[in-house]
Amino acid sequence: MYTLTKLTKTYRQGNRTVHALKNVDLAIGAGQHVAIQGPTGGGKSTLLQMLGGLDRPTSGTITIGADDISNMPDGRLAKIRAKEIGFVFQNFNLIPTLTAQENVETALEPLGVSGEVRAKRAAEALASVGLADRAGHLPTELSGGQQQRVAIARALVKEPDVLLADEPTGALDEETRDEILEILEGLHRDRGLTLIVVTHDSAVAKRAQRRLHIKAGTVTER
Ligand SMILES: Nc1ncnc2c1ncn2[C@@H]1O[C@H](COP(=O)(O)OP(=O)(O)OP(=O)(O)O)[C@@H](O)[C@H]1O
Repeated sequence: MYTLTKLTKTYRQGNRTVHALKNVDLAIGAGQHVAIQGPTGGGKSTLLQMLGGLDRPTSGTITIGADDISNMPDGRLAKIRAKEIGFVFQNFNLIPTLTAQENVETALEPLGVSGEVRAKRAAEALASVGLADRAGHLPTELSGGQQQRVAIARALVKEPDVLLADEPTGALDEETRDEILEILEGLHRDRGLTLIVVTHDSAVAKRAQRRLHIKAGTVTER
C-alpha cells in the first residue's frame, strides 16, 4: 500500500530547522491495521500528513500503490486524496451548518457523483454506522460519539483504500471510544481497509496488528 524511502520533512522555525521526519524507511501493506504512537512533537501528525498526501516531503519518496506522490502535480494528488484516502480527526471536523447527511455527501462532490447517487450512498454510509435516524440532524444536535460516526461515514462513503485517523477517540469517553474502535475495526475487517491510527492511548494502540513508535522524527517498530 505504502512505501516510504528515506522520507525526510523539515520545517523552518525562525532561524532554526526542525527535522520532523528523518530518513524514514517504512512499508505498510494493504489491509494492515497500524497504530502510531510517540511523544508530543515526535512527528506523528507530520507522518500522517505525508501518508494522506496533505503535505510534501522535503526529500525522499512516498508511494501509494504504484503512484509516487512525492512529486506528483497538485491536481493528480488531490484526485488520489479524494478517491482513495479517508480522514478522521480528533475533533470530527464536520461542517456545522450542514446536516449529517449533507456532511457525508460532501465527500462525494469531488468525485462527480450525481445528486441522486450521492444521497443514496450517503444514506447507506450513515446507516452502516448506525445513524440512519439522525441523517437530518446538525452536528450540534449530536453527541461526540455520534459526530465521530458521521465523520467515519463521510470518510468511508467514497470507499477509500485507506483510512487515516488522528486521535479518533481523543475527545470521547471510554465507552464511546470502544464503540468507535469497533466501527473502525469492522471497516478494516469487512472491507479490507488499511487502517492507520495515531493515538496517545495505549488501549487503542494495543488493538492494532502493528505498532509504530515515532520519536524525534525516527520510526521504530514496537
Ligand atoms: N507547520 C509547521 N511549521 C513548523 N514546525 C512544525 C510544523 N508542523 C510541525 N512542526 C514541528 O515538527 C515537529 C513534529 O511535529 P508533529 O506535529 O508531527 O508532532 P506530533 O508527534 O504529531 O505531536 P503531537 O502529539 O503534539 O500532535 C515538532 O517539533 C513541531 O514543532
